[in-house]
Amino acid sequence: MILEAAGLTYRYPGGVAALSGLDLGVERGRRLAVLGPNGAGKTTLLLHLNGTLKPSAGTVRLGGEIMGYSRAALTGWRRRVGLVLQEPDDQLFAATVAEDVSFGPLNLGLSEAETRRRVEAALDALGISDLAGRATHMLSFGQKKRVAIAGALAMEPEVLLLDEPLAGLDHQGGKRLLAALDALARAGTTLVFTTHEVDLAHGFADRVALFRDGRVIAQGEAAEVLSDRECLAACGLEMPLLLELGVRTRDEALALLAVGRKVY
Ligand SMILES: Nc1ncnc2c1ncn2[C@@H]1O[C@H](COP(=O)(O)OP(=O)(O)OP(=O)(O)O)[C@@H](O)[C@H]1O
Repeated sequence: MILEAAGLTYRYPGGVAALSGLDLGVERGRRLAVLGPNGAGKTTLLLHLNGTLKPSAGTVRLGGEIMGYSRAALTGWRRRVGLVLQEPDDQLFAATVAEDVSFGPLNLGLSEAETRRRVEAALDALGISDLAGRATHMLSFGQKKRVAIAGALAMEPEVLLLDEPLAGLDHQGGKRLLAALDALARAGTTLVFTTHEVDLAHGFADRVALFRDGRVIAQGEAAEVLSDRECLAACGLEMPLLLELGVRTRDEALALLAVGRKVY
């Protein structure tokens, strides 16, 4: 496992118990969808997976090692695990796109030449090289979203965490972003993303962790978890359309066979 949470428990100050003894793991190079209804604790989990929040109980392991929360440990952790928030405005703060994407590498103490190389590669991966000189606050939502991802990518993380990556994007924008994420995954980056859309989990993830009330109630291969109608219903979710059609076709074929057996 590249990233693993065990017994993760967290209560917001003065608030609800957002995570309650949560166990979850992702293997290197895989795409894990953290799937669940609003308020299930998905964002809170991501904030623990890169050390932004410290659990009141439980541990996070990265590459098998239990992570600490000293300044040095957090710097190393965030270098290896990038986080892209749902709202790009929460993440972008420099005047121009190139400056924003440069921030992480420069902060790591990398040379200007290496920073430039990384910024160019990250912008290219997201298909936004033409935006390099643009003012960040003048961009559209979809452009900002891709700049925020490029910023995380410029750190060359082993794991990229994305909170609701398609939220707010139109159909074309979503397709373009998924193509870029697909290329990243093929190049070896481990992806963990939150969503409440079963069809996205089915179409893009190879593993799914099903979330409810701060707990993982099922995790495994995407097709397996997403055909478990009862577990999905417990989270207020339905089977993905394509799986539903497959199950119906199978059930109808079985019904026809049963009728056939009676006839003969
Ligand atoms: N800053 C906060 N202070 C207090 N409570 C919070 C805070 N952030 C989240 N919560 C609560 O923690 C629980 C889990 O929230 P979280 O945002 O992790 O859920 P989520 O699954 O990401 O939801 P969504 O799909 O709506 O984004 C919710 O009950 C929420 O109200």
